[in-house]
This record gives sequence, C-alpha cells and structure tokens, in this order.
Amino acid sequence: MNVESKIKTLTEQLNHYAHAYYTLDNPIVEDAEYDRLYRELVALETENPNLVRADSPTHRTGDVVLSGFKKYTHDYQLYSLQDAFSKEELEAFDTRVRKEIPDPEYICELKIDGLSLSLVYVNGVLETAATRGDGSIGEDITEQVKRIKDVPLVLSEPIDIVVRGEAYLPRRNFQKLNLEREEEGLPSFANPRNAAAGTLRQLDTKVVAKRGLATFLYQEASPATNDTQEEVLEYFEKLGLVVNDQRAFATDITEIWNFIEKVAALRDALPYDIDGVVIKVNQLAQQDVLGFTVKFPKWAIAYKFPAELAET
Ligand SMILES: NC(=O)c1cnc(N)c2cc(Br)sc12
Repeated sequence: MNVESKIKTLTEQLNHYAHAYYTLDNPIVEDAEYDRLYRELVALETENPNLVRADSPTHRTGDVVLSGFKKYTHDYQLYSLQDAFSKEELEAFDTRVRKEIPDPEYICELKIDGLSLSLVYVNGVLETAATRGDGSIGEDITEQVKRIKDVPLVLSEPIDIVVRGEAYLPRRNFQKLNLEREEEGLPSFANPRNAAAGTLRQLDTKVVAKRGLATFLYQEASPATNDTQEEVLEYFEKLGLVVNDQRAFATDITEIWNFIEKVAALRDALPYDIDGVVIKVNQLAQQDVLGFTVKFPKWAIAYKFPAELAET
C-alpha cells in the first residue's frame, strides 16, 4: 500500500473510531489502539505534509494560539425564539398558528442550554464555525470548534450546507473542570453554559480540546433540502452531525404539554443542561407560510422551564 493510501486508510479508521466514541457514545476500540494508530498517522503526515487530508483527526490537536477573534458575517440570519412561560402562552401561540395552518403537526425538541453556533460546510468540509453574535455578525471560532471532537471535519456527503446548533459542556465535564479550577485556585464557573462560552472564547485552542465540549445540531440555515424538520434531523445524523435523540410529535397543546411534563421529570437526569422545550411546525413549507415577525419565527416557540436552583 503506498503512503497516500496508508494515510487515507488510517484517517478513515481513526475517524470511524472517533465518531463511534464521541458522536455515538459507543467506543469500539481501546484507547491504546486508537493512540497507536494516531501516532502512526502523525508520523506519516510529518514525513508527507502534502498528503495531510482535510478530515485528518490531527487537525483537532496542535497548539494554535490565536491573537483575537475575526468577525464573521452570516450568510443566513440566525434568529431567536419567542419565549413562553405558561400553558396559556402556548395556547395563544397555537391559536396564532391555526389562523394560517388549520391542522398543524408540531415537533417538540429539547432547548439546550449552551452557546449557539453556526457551522458552514463547503463541499462537505468544515470551512467556518461562528458564534451567533447579533444574528448577522458573529465571531469566527473555527479553530476552537475543530477541537470539539463530535463535530465532523468532513461530512459523509460532499455538500454545501450551513447548519445551526448548540455547543455545550456535559455536566460531568463541567464538574471535572470546576474541581480542577478549585485545585488551581481559580474561580469556578457558575454553570455549564458560562463554562462553554468561556471555553469557546479561549484563544489557546489546546484549552478547548482539553475541556470536552459537545454539540447538538438542530436547524438547517441554508435552503431546505428536506420537507420536514424531522427529516432535517435524520439527514443531519446521516451526514455525521450529532442530533439530540429526545423529540416528540404533537397535534395540539395537550400533547405538547404532556411532552413538556415528561421532559421536566427527566431534566435532572440528563447529562447536559436544558432550559426548555422548542416547539416547531414540522412541515417546512408551512414554516414558510407563517414566516417571521420582526424578531422571531412565527412557526416556533420556546417553552422555558422555571430557572433551576444555582448549580452546586
Ligand atoms: N432544538 C432546537 O431547535 C433548539 C435547541 N436548543 C436551543 N438552544 C435552540 C435555540 C434556538 Br433559536 S432553536 C434551539
């Protein structure tokens, strides 16, 4: 096997193992075996820098210390969601929707308490990752996001797509981080969201790699290639993006409220923080019919849980 084929095989093998470990949470090799193959790849890439592939896992390490954050103008506006704090507000939302969509089907998803991020893939390769900013202009955090191990550097298909999601710090990594900071005499982070935000603002990317951020992707920002939000989420998983597995369908407020109560009961047992449930009209064509107000999409609403007691 020539060097180029060897590098291709090693890269694919390591990415397959990393996808199983970080995205599917289902390790299929021992760490020692992964490390042995990784060292073999680093050696071959060092001898043949011109053969390093865009999807090489070695892009996720290496100590890049940036001097600051470049601004990034989003091609697609990142909107916010209107909030609801009661069942009555959800009923008002449903009434407004029914004025234009007589019998809507809703999809309900968890509202992840992290940091919004936009991922721009060109020909299937991660080109830019950026924060939401004011919705139009964010900050380029590409090098930082490359250190989030469940973010694919290359999708399973060579497509151009802009996806939106949330970067978050799993609770176990949050507790581990605060223990380390306590031992170093540093102030602890108040909650996983602040820790995630602080981590993505690190200019030393080695720090990002160490902290163990993760993602959930939930929105196709570029023109839709699917008919429903459910199909978007299934498509994202096929591409190699991480999608949250908790979701439900509803045709009325009673079913929506049942899901909200189910999520409220399992919230504390989740390995990540959530601050509510997002309810969306599932048919993308119906989302287009409803459109946007000046600030929010008219086809979605975020039910917010009462604030949890401060993280202990
Ligand atoms: N599932 C979703 O759509 C979702 C989850 N978590 C979030 N923090 C947000 C924010 C917007 Br805006 S949508 C959304």
